[in-house]
Amino acid sequence: MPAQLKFKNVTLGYDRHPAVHHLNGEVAAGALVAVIGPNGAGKSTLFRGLAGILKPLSGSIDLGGLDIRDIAYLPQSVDIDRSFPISVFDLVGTGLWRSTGFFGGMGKAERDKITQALAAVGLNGFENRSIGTLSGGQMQRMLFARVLLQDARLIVLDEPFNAIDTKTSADLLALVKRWHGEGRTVLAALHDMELVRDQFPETLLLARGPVAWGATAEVLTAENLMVALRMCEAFDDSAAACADDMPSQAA
Ligand SMILES: Nc1ncnc2c1ncn2[C@@H]1O[C@H](COP(=O)(O)OP(=O)(O)OP(=O)(O)O)[C@@H](O)[C@H]1O
Repeated sequence: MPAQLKFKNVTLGYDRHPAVHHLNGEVAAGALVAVIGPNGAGKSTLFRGLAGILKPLSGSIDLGGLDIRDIAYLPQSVDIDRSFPISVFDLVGTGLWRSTGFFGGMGKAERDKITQALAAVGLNGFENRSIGTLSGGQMQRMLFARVLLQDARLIVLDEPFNAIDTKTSADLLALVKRWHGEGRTVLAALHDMELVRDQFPETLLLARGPVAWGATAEVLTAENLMVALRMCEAFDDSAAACADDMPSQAA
């Protein structure tokens, strides 16, 4: 399989403080990859880089010719502003912006697609509910419905099964497997090692930098996990980017 993504010595961070250092590697088109690591390892930061929300401090991410609209990004649920006054129907409908444009009209065909996506995640009847009234699991189902509509080649899921019940996890995992079966490239940040072992063929273990990347069984060793934990504990959050990474200050 050709590469869908190439990380070229990429460093990502905030206010010039790196959070993910010097990542090199490729993700094949159609791969299903778990991104794991301790809290603060840089998983969300990496995904924000993939989604184009965060520009690399240095290095680059080659999206294999994908347009940013070919990427569906599901943020961590804590990053969603639940007080935003929008209905479930309208929020899921934003998944169609790729085809309709921001100000595109919403005809019957589009409305039907939204209804079908809501049905696919078990949210019939929730159309007019304000997103602020949803439970954690319903919220996650809604966000998956939006990803469904985006019809993206690359799907990036940040802790998609966090704090949701077993039934919801199973339903949403079935969607992830469907996307994988359709040949889409899927990356998911996960904390559940059993789930990763059982369902994800490939894993990137991150601890501010890559610790191991490859077949899940080879990455998920006690030794690698210990190294990742130590690397995260030892990391200095106030460190500046490496001198080599900084843009030249010379005029
Ligand atoms: N908006 C931000 N501004 C400044 N620093 C940030 C910001 N977001 C994350 N960080 C820092 O970047 C580092 C990596 O955080 P990140 O959220 O990417 O880790 P993570 O692996 O997703 O963690 P978790 O598993 O806890 O969600 C952390 O030290 C974090 O405090």
